[in-house]
Amino acid sequence: MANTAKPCKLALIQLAVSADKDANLANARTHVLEAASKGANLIVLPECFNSPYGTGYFPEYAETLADGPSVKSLSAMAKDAKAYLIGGSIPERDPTDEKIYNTCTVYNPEGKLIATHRKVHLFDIDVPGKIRFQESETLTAGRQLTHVDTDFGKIGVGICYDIRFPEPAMIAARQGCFAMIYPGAFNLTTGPLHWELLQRARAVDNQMYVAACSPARDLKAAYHAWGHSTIVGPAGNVIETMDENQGIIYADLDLKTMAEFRQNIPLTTQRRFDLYADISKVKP
Ligand SMILES: O=C(O)CCC(=O)C(=O)O
Repeated sequence: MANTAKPCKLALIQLAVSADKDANLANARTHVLEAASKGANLIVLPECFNSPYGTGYFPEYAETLADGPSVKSLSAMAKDAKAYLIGGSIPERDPTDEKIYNTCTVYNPEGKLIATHRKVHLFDIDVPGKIRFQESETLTAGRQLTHVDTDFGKIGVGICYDIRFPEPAMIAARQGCFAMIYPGAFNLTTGPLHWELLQRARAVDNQMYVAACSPARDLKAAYHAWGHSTIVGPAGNVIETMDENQGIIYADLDLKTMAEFRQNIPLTTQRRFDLYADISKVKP
């Protein structure tokens, strides 16, 4: 596990998102600079922060990473904030095959794009009478897990539904990540049931920081986000959380305490992979 002297102040920006992409980018910029002015050096935006969330919107709002307005704007925000920026997610169009992805872009404090994560588990669910959502109607799933090197140490990135799958977080922790960051947008059905529980589960299983950053709730929008952006510590403890409105939460991530905690309860070295090495071969 990376241990570093450089203090990491995390900010999650729970942004109000509208149908106006330029306005969303401007709103993101205002909040990123505000977080930086409060000392944050690792700043996170929500899933789908530049577009309304819905399969019908993705093709219309999708842009390429090479010359789309969102990447340009996010890069400038990171540079002006002098902070790492985990730029939520945007609908991305890949010009090579015209496929659309739900993609998180990550920038260093010089504004350089240093990583991209395409959501690997698409949100396809049907809870009769409550919520049906099929991202696969217009999106394609990413094909790799994402770990980002920063001055603070390595960070794993996932997007929303990715948090339901324990394996990427465990792989990230075993490969030295001290945190999993999930831009996400749960809803009014699964939010109260699972949003916090999943974050605490990923954190306590892997003794790492976990943070999930949601858009603010807008009851006039087609999709009603749960909100409640949350930061969880390596003991599975909720450090900061919030309601459904636009706002920012902060936490100092302390890698020394995390390392001590991992030493006190040494799960990583106690795992019995001789008993459960390849679970993909176990038939459900
Ligand atoms: O897993 C859930 O309940 C919600 C997931 C979601 O909203 C998403 O992946 O965007």
